[in-house]
Amino acid sequence: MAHGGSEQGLLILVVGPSGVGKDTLLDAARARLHDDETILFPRRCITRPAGCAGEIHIPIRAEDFSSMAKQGAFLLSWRAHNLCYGIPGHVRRDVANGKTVVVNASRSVIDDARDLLGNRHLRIISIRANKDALRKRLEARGREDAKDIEQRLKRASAYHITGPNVMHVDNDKDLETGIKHFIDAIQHRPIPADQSATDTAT
Ligand SMILES: Nc1ncnc2c1ncn2[C@@H]1O[C@H](COP(=O)(O)OP(=O)(O)OP(=O)(O)O)[C@@H](O)[C@H]1O
Ligand SMILES: O=P(O)(O)OC[C@H]1O[C@H](OP(=O)(O)O)[C@H](O)[C@@H]1O
Repeated sequence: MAHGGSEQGLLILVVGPSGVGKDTLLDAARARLHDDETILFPRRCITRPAGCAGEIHIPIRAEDFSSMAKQGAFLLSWRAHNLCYGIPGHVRRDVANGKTVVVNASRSVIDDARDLLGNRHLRIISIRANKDALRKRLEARGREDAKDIEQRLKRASAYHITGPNVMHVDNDKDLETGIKHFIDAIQHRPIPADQSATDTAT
C-alpha cells in the first residue's frame, strides 16, 4: 500500500520561514518517494528568472502573473520577497483525483487553502529551525544579498501557525534526521514527541 496516498486526495502545504529547509526536504522526499505514483511534488510558478540557485521552478514574467491569476492559472498565489508565487491550478484536479500533492507555500495562504479545500483535504507541515540556523543557512546558500537576508529573518517570526491538521517538523539537527521526520509527516506516521505538536507557534 502507498503510505502517502489518500483515497480522498490531499494537499500538503510545506510552510516555514525562509532558510528552514523546505526545498531541501522536498527535494529529498521527491527523490525517495519517486516510486509512489500517488504522491506528487509539483513545481511552483514564480516571477524569478530561471536558473537561480535553489528550487527548480516555472519562471513567469512579472507582467504576466496577475492576468494569469485572474484567469485561474493558480490554485493559490501570494506575494513575498518582491516576488509572486503560484501553485498551479492543476493541483486541484490532482487532489480531486485522489493524489497526495506536496508543495512549498507561504504561511500567509493557509487560511485560503482551508477555505478552498476544507480540513479533510488539507495538511500543513510546518518546518521549524532556530534563528541562528536560519541565518547560517541563508548566508551559505548565497542566493540573496545581506539586506535581503535580514528582511527574510525579520519575516521568520511573522506568523503563528495554528489550527487543525498541522504537523511540525524540526529541522535544527542533521539533514538526514530532518528528512526522516519530514517523510514521516507526509506519510502521517507519528513524529517523536519532541518533534511535533499541534497548535504550536513557529
Ligand atoms: N538540516 C540541515 N542542516 C544543514 N543545512 C541545511 C539543513 N536543511 C537545509 N539546509 C541548507 O539550508 C539552506 C536553505 O535551505 P532551503 O533553500 O531548502 O530553505 P527554504 O526553506 O526552502 O528557504 P526559502 O523559503 O527561502 O526557499 C540550503 O542551503 C540547505 O542546503
Ligand atoms: O514567509 P512566508 O510568507 O511564509 O513564505 C514566503 C515565501 O518565501 C519563500 O520563498 P523563496 O522560496 O525563498 O523564494 C517560501 O518558499 C514562500 O513561498
